[in-house]
Amino acid sequence: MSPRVIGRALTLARHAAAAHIAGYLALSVLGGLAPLAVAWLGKLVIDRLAGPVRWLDMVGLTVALAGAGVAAAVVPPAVRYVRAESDRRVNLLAVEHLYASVDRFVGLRRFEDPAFLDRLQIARASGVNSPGMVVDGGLGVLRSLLTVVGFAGALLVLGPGVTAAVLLSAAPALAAEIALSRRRAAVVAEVGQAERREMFYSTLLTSPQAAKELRLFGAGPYLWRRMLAEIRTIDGAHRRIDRRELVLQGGLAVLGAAVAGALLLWTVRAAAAGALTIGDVALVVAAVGSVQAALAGLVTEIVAVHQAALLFEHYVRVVDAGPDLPVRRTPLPVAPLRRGVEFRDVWFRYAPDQPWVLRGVDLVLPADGCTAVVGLNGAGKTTLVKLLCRLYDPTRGAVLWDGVDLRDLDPAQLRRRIRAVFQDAVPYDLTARENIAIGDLTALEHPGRIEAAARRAGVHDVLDRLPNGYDTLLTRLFFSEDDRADPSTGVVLSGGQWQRLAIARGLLLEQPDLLVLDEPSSALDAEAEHEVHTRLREHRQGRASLLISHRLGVLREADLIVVLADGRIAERGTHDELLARDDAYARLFHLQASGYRTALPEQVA
Ligand SMILES: Nc1ncnc2c1ncn2[C@@H]1O[C@H](COP(=O)(O)OP(=O)(O)OP(=O)(O)O)[C@@H](O)[C@H]1O
Repeated sequence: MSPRVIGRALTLARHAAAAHIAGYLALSVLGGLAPLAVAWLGKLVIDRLAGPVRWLDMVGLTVALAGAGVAAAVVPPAVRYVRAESDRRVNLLAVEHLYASVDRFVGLRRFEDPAFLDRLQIARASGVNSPGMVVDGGLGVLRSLLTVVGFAGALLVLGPGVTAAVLLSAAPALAAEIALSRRRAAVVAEVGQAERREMFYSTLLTSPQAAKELRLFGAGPYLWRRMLAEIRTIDGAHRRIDRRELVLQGGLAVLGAAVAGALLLWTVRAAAAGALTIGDVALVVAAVGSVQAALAGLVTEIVAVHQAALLFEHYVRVVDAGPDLPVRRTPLPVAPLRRGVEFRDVWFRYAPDQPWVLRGVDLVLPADGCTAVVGLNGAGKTTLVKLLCRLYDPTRGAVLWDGVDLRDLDPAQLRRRIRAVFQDAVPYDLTARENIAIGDLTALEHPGRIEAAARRAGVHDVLDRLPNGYDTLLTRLFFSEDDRADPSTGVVLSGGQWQRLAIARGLLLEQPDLLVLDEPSSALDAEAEHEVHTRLREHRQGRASLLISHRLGVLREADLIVVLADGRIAERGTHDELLARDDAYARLFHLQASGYRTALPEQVA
């Protein structure tokens, strides 16, 4: 249990809910001392009853006893409230820090690293609750300590032997808790992976995206059986610890009760012999129960703090991860593109143990021209785009923006000058307006800009006809507050409509310096594709654009076409030049063209 991690958790908690935690602390002190006050006042009342009763004294004592009783009754619900409120505040701040940190990652590498994703998932699921758990556990320890120390102190009045005997009576419970809590912590760590896999299966089995394929291919049972296997593994681990707990706690409870019983007998005998008062007997009885419970609670709380610290360590490591790509302390501002973007002898692989994806690519995307990249699946086209947007850095070589290495530039400014439509653009479960505005959120204030982008992508009419127009939620997963009156207004778009929406998102910025279109029209019908490409051509005029498509027909008007093969540029030239070379491009083009030529008469027939 690292004190540094616990310190971080407490600092975060203090920033989020200082006043609530102070109140929580005060109530914990009160809660820790209340049982002692009740027991002590009870002893005094009983002792007074045994002798000549002095009424004024008795009234004072009973009022104090009633007050302590009220405090003891009021403290637990008050603690629950303050604890819940401080937990909520701390959790909110922890979530804010986590997501702000994740958002600061410049590149993609961490999102594709299973070890980091695992840590991120733990941080997100449990780490954000840890500071609250550390506070709860810490104050729980304080409460228990006050109870134990308070009773030990009070019992000293009766002699050190009684104090030692009461503490000893709690020893079996204490030993049991220590043994069990170690085992419990080990079980939490042991089943963590299985729990995450189970979560994955359960999400997949109920996701609308997977529902179609799972039904059609009948793959559901295969997956839910694997999910059940994970649950069985988790249950098995918990069952083992539960059984151990049953045996250990059962046995030790008997032992603890026997020790307590022996102590009680001794106290009663001492009282009968006149060595102790009846009040002393009552105090010992109360002390045995309270000290046993407090010592067991003490161990539980220490273990809870330990576990919370372990989970919070994952959170801290995500939040402290720093930039995933090196960013200069004072990055250079990104000027408008004048000459072009250059790939200079770019080599790239996703990891040192993986094969090279790009092997010495030299390519210039001129500031006022359209460059098209062609290549078979896996040739490295999208990887080129990722390097261009600085989602990764080249392993060797450099990408230069008007001669300046992208690594020297401000990544946020760079991205404001680039717009891209990806083949795997994300369909957000948001309104149509928000889905487009993701491309430039300032457009939310300017509905005209969103509509203009939708018109350019040829999707305005579709969106305009939706039940709530641009404000229609594009999901059936849930409904928005505005749709409460009619939760059925959410709609599901077709694949091509989504793609047009993604194109609108990419075209929202009217003057990007560089427009990247990575398979932007693969889901469109032929007519729509032609229409979209005509509009895109207009939009690209006079600025740099990079076009990637497997449909070579849409690339033929590019100023330069390059063929990527085995991570190298195998051919480059205009459409006519490449056809004249009669090599890979010409072969691919004729293959596609012949497909259309032979397919058409058959279709007509
Ligand atoms: N995140 C990644 N981690 C490891 N390897 C990757 C990753 N992304 C892509 N690759 C690999 O890099 C190679 C190039 O992939 P890339 O997506 O750039 O190809 P592409 O030319 O765009 O293919 P397609 O035409 O199928 O879209 C492929 O072999 C792929 O398996």
